Amino acid sequence: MEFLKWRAEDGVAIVTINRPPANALAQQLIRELDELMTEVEHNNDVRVVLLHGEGRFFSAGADIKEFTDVSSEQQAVNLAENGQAVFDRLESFPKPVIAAIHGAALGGGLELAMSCHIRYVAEDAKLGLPELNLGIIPGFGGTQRLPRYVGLAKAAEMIFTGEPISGAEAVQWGLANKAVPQEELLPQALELAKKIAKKSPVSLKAAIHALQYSKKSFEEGIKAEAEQFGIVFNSEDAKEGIQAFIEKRQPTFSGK
Ligand SMILES: C/C=C/C(=O)SCCNC(=O)CCNC(=O)[C@H](O)C(C)(C)COP(=O)(O)OP(=O)(O)OC[C@H]1O[C@@H](n2cnc3c(N)ncnc32)[C@H](O)[C@@H]1OP(=O)(O)O
Repeated sequence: MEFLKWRAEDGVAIVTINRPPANALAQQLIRELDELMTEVEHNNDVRVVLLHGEGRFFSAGADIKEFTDVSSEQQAVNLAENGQAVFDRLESFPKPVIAAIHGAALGGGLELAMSCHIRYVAEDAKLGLPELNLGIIPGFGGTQRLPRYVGLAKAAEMIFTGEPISGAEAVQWGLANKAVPQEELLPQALELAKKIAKKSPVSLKAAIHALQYSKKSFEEGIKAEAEQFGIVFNSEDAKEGIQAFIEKRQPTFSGK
């Protein structure tokens, strides 16, 4: 992999986007993200993924320079659908994915961050969908995910104007979980990731599966929740968790 690297620390895969100068999401980088997910999904040492950007930004979005190679409507549809498929996979990835956002998450960069389960941001980061400044629209799920976080009116304003909001504002609007000074971003996001990594991978996977139904009907969602509850209840980790509570000790979850 050229633009993504990762290392494991206490059950956390720390994934770094490294494509200077702006971590623009070249199509190759999006393919690498798909490959990385396959690698990390099958690695039992990894329980949580933490995604962050090297350099000045998390990511400034799709690579605008690559757009000059897109010469037909169908090619543009394909470009959008490829990105959407990889980001959909990330959103339903069976291990929690946390984005740590500094500098800027713009366009596809924000669409990537919105596909993660949790977002920690630097207070002064810029988060926005500036595609209309380029005469295009968001294409990696932004028109659908942004309103789910901030509501339709704020999403319309952000998309129509192309103007970003700060990390602090993103928390107020429900787009990000927590805003911190930039120097505290990675340590705090890593602390959160390590805390989550202590939970049972079986129950994390089931919780992620059930949460996906928030996009569907309540009836479908609670049915899925009950099914997942059954699967998890039958796991060794559930026995360990319940026994540990009774014995007044910390559980150790094996992932079985
Ligand atoms: C389906 C998805 C669609 C999309 O995602 S469309 C893309 C949406 N994103 C954007 O429109 C953001 C565009 N970039 C910017 O607005 C600015 O940049 C920043 C706010 C990120 C940073 O501004 P500043 O600090 O003034 O730096 P700088 O000189 O503009 O950029 C540094 C270098 O980064 C390159 N760059 C920035 N964003 C992109 C990009 N999205 N695609 C390709 N290159 C990008 C520039 O060109 C430049 O490069 P050089 O130093 O060689 O001139």
